[in-house]
Amino acid sequence: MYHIASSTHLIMLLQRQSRGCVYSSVHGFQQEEIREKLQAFPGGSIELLTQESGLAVLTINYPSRMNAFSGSMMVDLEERVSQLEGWTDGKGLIVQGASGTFCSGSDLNAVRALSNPQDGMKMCMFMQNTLTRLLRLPMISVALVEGRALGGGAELTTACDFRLMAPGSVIQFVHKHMGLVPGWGGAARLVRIVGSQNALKLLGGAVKVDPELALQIGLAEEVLQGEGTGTPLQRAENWLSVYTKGPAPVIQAVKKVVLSGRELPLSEALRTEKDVFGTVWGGPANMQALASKSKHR
Ligand SMILES: CCC(=O)SCCNC(=O)CCNC(=O)[C@H](O)C(C)(C)COP(=O)(O)OP(=O)(O)OC[C@H]1O[C@@H](n2cnc3c(N)ncnc32)[C@H](O)[C@@H]1OP(=O)(O)O
Repeated sequence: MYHIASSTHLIMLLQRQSRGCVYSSVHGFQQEEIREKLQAFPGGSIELLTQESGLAVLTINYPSRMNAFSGSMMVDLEERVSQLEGWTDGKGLIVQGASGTFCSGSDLNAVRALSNPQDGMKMCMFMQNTLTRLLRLPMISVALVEGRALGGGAELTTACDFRLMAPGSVIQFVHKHMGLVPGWGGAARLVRIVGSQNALKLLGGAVKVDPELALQIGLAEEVLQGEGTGTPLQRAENWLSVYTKGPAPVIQAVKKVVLSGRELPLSEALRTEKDVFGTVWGGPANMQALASKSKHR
């Protein structure tokens, strides 16, 4: 009996680790327990639209609360990330908010009800696992920021490879004003994106980051200018299409080598790069390019 329980436990642990989770039962994290707690705070939804082109759009949808994250939306997000992990044709992902604003963080009604430290830690581990898996998806991801990305919403933007901002939009880590620090992994990721000096300023000052400042410190890649050239979503799709053009296995390999370079010590990243290289070397796209004697003038 002990054997069965421990081997099942080990398999679950390995599955969770291979999905890129940070926390498992060895850290006192029981996924089912926290899922049940979160489901008790319903409202809103997370919508996923996958397209034949290999592009997906994930929409945070709770407009009456400025797209704040209810408990059930946190569970929804985890499920959508699982779907994306299994999407073999995926190349690109855009994360956006419904109705012209990104996300106002966690739903303060749920936060008030889950305000004891134990529940707060469980929610934090759940969201860190989900957002870590989001960032590690084998596709290139972009947060399309319109309106406001506040608190947990600002943290969510850092779980994408790139951020594109609409004119007039704001990213603000308001945690200090709430007597908090980021807990969804947003601080650790922010330091890697803008460096520790800038991260300290943004968190310490709860600075309102407009597109100009975001470009200056490297938080945003581009401001989506150009009225009359389509919706912000269409403009984000155009921007992303430059990087997702080509066969899915090649784009996914690109993401994997960059991800391992970003996250792993050099010797491990080099070994991963060798393994990923092996998946594309002699593959259909490689053979086709060799046969067509392509030149890169
Ligand atoms: C992980 C840590 C965290 O994320 S802590 C949460 C951090 N976020 C916040 O504190 C956001 C608080 N909200 C605000 O500052 C404002 O509502 C913002 C987003 C600036 C919008 O202002 P304004 O355009 O004037 O609209 P409003 O205040 O009337 O809001 C419309 C309705 O949405 C609601 N709302 C907004 N944010 C949240 C939230 N995070 N949780 C729960 N509800 C939220 C407002 O309460 C308001 O609802 P109602 O119309 O009064 O019923």
